[in-house]
Amino acid sequence: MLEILRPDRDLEAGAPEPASTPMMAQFLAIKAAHADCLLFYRMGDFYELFFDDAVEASRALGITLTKRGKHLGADIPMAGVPVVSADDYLQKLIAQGFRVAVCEQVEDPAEARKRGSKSVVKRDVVRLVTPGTITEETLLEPGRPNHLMAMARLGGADGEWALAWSDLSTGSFRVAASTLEALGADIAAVEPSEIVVPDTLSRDERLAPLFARLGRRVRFEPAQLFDGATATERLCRFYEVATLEGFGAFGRPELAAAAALLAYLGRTQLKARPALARPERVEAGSFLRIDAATRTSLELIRTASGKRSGSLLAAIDRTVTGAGARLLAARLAFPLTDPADIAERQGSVGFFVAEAGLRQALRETLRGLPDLERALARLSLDRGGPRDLGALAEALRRAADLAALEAAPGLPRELGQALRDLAALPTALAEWLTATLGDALPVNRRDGGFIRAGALPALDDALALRDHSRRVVAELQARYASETGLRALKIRHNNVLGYFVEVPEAQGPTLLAVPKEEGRGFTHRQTLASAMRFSTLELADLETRIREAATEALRLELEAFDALRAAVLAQAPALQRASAALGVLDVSAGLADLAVAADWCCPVVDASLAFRVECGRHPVVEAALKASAGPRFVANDCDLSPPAGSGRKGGGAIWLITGPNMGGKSTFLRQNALIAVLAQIGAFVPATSAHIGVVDRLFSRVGASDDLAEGRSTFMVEMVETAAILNQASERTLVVLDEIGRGTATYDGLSIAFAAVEHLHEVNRCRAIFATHFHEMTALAARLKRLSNATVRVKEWEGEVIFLHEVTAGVADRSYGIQVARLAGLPPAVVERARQVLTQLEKSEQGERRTAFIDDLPLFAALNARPAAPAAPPAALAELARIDPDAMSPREALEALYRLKGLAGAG
Ligand SMILES: Nc1ncnc2c1ncn2[C@@H]1O[C@H](COP(=O)(O)OP(=O)(O)OP(=O)(O)O)[C@@H](O)[C@H]1O
Repeated sequence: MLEILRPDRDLEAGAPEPASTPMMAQFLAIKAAHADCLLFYRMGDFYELFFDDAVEASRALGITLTKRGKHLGADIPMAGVPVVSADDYLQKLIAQGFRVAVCEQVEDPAEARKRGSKSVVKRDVVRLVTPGTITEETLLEPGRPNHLMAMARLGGADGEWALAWSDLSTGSFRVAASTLEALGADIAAVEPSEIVVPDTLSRDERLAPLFARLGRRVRFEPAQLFDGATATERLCRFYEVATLEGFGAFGRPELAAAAALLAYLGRTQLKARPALARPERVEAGSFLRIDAATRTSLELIRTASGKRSGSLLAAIDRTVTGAGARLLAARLAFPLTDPADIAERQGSVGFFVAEAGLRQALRETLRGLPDLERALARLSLDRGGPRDLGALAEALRRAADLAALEAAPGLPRELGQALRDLAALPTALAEWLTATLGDALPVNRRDGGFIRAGALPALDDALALRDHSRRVVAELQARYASETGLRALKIRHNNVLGYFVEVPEAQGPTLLAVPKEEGRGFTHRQTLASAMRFSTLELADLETRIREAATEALRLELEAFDALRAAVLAQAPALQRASAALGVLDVSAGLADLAVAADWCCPVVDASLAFRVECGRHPVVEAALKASAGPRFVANDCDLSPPAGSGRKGGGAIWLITGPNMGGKSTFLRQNALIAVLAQIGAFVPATSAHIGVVDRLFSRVGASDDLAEGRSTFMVEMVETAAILNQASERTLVVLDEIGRGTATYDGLSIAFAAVEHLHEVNRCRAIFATHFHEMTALAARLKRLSNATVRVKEWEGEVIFLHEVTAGVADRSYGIQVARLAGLPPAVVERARQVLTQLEKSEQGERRTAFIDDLPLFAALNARPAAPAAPPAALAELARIDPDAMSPREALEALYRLKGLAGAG
């Protein structure tokens, strides 16, 4: 079946031994230059893969592996994907970590034919498709940025670090200095799809865990790409400027990272030059630092299992455009720390909360707005088609409608600026695009037919000529039929013969008999089983005219496309600003919509160390309970502000939470961390009121995790993470910790938890919530001034435990672990045995003996419904060992038995 579908390839490859053909020689040469990629080798309507590439691709894509000819005496494995559905296959390959080199025919096959029948069409790799450099709509998620990152280090092992990252699909470009310690958190914030690293760092032991976590996303490249000495010059060349002075102040490592990113883009995009915005510097300290473990624990962008649904982002995303969704994700990745910047964003959200009518009208206009930013990026890489121009035209039209909102009274600064950016869009470009483009647009410009009738007179003429000639062909059929008297005569067309006359075989002689004079007559071309085919001079003439007209029409359309594209690219900065403005409007209106619908409040965010939340809720759990018509979410207060009167020197408060399993401790911990994040992205928060002194770093360790891939046990991971917190948390940091020390022996765990809380209180002096099952720790409240005990309430009713999910001051009396275990379906015998053990433990008077007893419990004792018989006392055993039964008389044996009985009784 596949063979039939591939006429072009068959025509070209015809020879039985591809290895001996110029085509195979061409393939091998191109493949040798791209050994680390799968080579998509264009042959007609297919991309073909050969040799090992074919084997790998057939396995990865589930496509048929065939054979084609021989190379060095062995069969050549081959697999292919149709060009029309190549994007789907590319997506699957990229997702599996492959890189693909796309090799196209770069000349018309007719040109090649002119060089001789055996000559091969020129081909070249036009681009490398890698995870960080894709721009196709079909390969990208609309609401998710797709970042390519470069990491640079200057000055040897203890040198300075920097990161540069870009979303090629939108043209954004940022750089930041980093440190060895912060690399993990900084990379986690950006979530790059691909990170380019100098190969000299591949053996750096300190980076091994990071590289292991990033896995296939890491791409080692030769060190010269990251050369600091030539970085400025390379950046200047890319941006066509004489100096970088106007770009802001960058450190040398930042320049090296930025230049490396451009160099890598040059390698993968080859001739195309992406429309990258100028690099923007991310200032150290201007963002809330959140390390990778905290991001995972809080499920900010995706859940622990990797899904978007169930994450904080999914819960707060009410944007209606791709640019809006991406901006929201970007803001969530980098919450701010400057209260003034935060207040600015709050102002925008607040405006739309108050202006319900305006908000709804704006969201209606934005809904379904084409993705201006991504269309622009594709056009700049010369990967765009007529639909991208159409998308721009529509986006420009709608943006002009929105710009009218500029007149709304009381606009906050951020929104005012966004609307001014929309108003500044070039209307002439919009008009030109609208007037030139047709209504139904093809994806590929080579398909033609995208220019509106009447827009281009020369094109109209060429099309009229083509259509007229087609009509003449139809008329010709009627004339030939009547002149020859053959009513079955038909004029048909195929790619080999062009236009031809076809009659049933029996009627062929009639046509052959027509005299060939004055350009008339029928020339025999082909005899099939049931038909004969002929050409005529008139048909050949018409064929030429139609082909020339069609070629001319396409040439004119492509010329018009290039002119429109050039006009669009000339306006790239204004279009990028407009797209960013649309994102700001969408995000602000979306967050306002959420705040109104979910009853959220605008938090006070300032430079204090306060952390006071009234009636706070967990945005994701609350939404989930609502969606499943479950019980109402119970709101809870939290106050970690320094005690009144202690001033800024006092340090933040610590809440130590004890309480039953399933009582809602983890939910409470997380919800407060999430409220801090939401407050600092400038959103409203799920509470009735909140006062947050900006947080500089956020640490959340909630829920166990292990890192077996890096060879670290659960406890080891927990200790590494605890160490990071105790070493890094400042007075401004917020820490939420769940059950530190649970992964080891009771005493060790308890001691570590004690010491960690003391350190947080005395040294870090940060705001913290610490949940624990070690009730012994509640005694700390007597010694540590800013530490208070809180607990989650439960009610017992007819032996059942009811979780109230209320957080109140005080100490839990019990953990209700056994009740929870029963609810979870532990076998009744095990639950019963556990109760007995617990009763025994609770009877024990001394705390020391209590825990010692826990440690001494035999592992499987709980599995026996009945207690085992007590062991025989040692004296009886010793006596038994002395007895030699073979040397005893029956009487001695009986006496021994009485003796043993006596010893056992005495024991
Ligand atoms: N404030 C609340 N209002 C309503 N339901 C809640 C609330 N907090 C928690 N829940 C529900 O209780 C469940 C258990 O909560 P959570 O996991 O926070 O308990 P936990 O005390 O941390 O338990 P464990 O000690 O076993 O980890 C949640 O999945 C949620 O459905």
